[in-house]
Amino acid sequence: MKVIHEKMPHYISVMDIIVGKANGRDFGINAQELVTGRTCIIAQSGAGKSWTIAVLCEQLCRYHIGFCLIDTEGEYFSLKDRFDLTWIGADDECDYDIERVEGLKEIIRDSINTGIPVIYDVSEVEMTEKVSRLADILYDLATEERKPYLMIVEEADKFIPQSRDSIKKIEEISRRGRKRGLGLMVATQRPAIVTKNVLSQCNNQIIGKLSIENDLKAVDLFFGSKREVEELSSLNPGDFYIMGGLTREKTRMRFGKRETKHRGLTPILAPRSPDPVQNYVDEAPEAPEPAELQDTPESPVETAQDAPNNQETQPGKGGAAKKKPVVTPVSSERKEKKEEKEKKPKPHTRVRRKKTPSPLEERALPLRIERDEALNIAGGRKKKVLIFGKNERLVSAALVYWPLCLFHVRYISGKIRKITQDTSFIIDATQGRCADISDGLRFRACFSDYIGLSEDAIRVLNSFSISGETAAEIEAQTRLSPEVVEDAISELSTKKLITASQMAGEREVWVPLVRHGMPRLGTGMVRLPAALESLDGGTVLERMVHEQDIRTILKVTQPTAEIIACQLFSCPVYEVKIASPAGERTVYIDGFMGKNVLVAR
Ligand SMILES: Nc1ncnc2c1ncn2[C@@H]1O[C@H](COP(=O)(O)OP(=O)(O)OP(=O)(O)O)[C@@H](O)[C@H]1O
Repeated sequence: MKVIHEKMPHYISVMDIIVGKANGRDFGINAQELVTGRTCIIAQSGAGKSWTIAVLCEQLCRYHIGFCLIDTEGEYFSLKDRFDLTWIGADDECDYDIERVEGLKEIIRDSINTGIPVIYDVSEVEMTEKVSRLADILYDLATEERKPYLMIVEEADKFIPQSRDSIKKIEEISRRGRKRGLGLMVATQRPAIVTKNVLSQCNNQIIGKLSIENDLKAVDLFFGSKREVEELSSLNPGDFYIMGGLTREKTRMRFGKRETKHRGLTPILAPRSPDPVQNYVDEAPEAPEPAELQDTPESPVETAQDAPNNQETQPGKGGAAKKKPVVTPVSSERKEKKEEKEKKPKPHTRVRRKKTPSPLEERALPLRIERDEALNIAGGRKKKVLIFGKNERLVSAALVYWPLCLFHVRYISGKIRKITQDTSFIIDATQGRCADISDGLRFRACFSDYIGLSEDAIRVLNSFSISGETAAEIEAQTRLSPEVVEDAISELSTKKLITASQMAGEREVWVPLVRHGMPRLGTGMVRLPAALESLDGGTVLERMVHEQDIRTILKVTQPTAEIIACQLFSCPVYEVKIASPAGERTVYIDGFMGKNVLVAR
């Protein structure tokens, strides 16, 4: 990395420091503005904030420009491998023990006067109290010393949230530090929950990849067009827009290489063998055509699919007439078999909750949305937390974990030239719907109707045309025996997936009540949008769909498919219950992306 105008330590004039590349050329930012201005670095987790801060700090170290970095993850001490700096923290190797350090004010004063930076590592201590003390000291010293110095706050949402808990002295530094030579740089992955008192003071912005809608809204004031804001969600790690006084014009750029080791690396999963029982099965599908999306799913607890004996709860399903299903008589032997089958627990009944998830379910997409924010989204408002519609009031807002399963499938396609193809898809493990998590949790009808059916019933259901079939026609199409078809019809009509609509001569015509076609296999691959984390409180909805259910469906519909992996995980969701004189409604807010959970009808 090069510097355009090298000057005496501590003397900062119009000096650009090169921090990366833009359009293939070196890109420099104004050092004066960086040190004494107010800068926000905003990007979602993994988008390169720590890397960016480290690159900037390395440059400041090289020019002996003083700063104090509040390190919340203990990831910046590697700067010490290359530069002279003071490390205050809880580690044995720290220069000062953060719990016992005496004369902190003098240590910081020394840093201001010598330009030797301080890493203030709060990763292992009660952070707020320590940061609050440091902010007081920095502000006092700025008033006394009046020299250029930069305060850097990682994870600013922890210290200056949009609530009463915000550390007021940091807000004051953002308003009044500049005149005293004290600059402020705040980094956050959640701009929507950082106090506007500080964000609005930031005259310099470094903004990278963001995908939560509220966060995109929080930064749209910095951009001239909606298109640019939308582009943020497609940026790569390390790519940022730089704006404000740091640069002559808004520039999309990429931060350069680090001189010291990056400690904020995501631990890499070591190669390991899969669990043959839980994790691997044989066979798989693509979702049916996307349908219109509706806000908020039926409650996972109360949908008609979960309550197969309550037809009223699923009005107009399949658009077919709501006729009472006619159950054809069955022979006594088969009747016994059927009764036995019905005694078995139904795989697809009401969704229960469990406190203790299995170890495989203990991984979830990170919870990035706080409860208050979820309530704002549920209410469709920005500020008023507990106001929803007219005469509505909040009953409860609980965090639940929605179990999902990522299936990875290999299958043979092509009629003439056989080609092996891979695909993957996510299934809602409470109901068997297809799930998409790339832009907020969304569901669409998929396997739900087929979960828990026998192979024969699936084969029969799959053979139906919309106009309906008689039993004889089904026998001809499926080549199943009359008894098997009779059983399958009985099973399907009991589950209200078909109904007898009219007579064709002596015979009943059965019509399907399933609206969507059987899912087909696709070729797209789904990747999880973030590294999985441990559950953060909340209850896990019970998994009602198992690998075996999907395997049975695919055995009929995709005989060449093999499920090569099934990864269980869950998505944090806020279940917000709202009451009004008209009754109670439930809204689900995805705790990972901060969007209403949508269901295609
Ligand atoms: N400019 C860059 N050049 C090369 N790789 C980068 C760059 N920026 C980020 N990365 C890569 O992205 C990874 C994540 O970056 P980083 O740790 O800085 O993310 P983050 O935004 O701080 O995430 P979190 O908020 O979760 O701490 C790094 O480990 C690195 O591999």
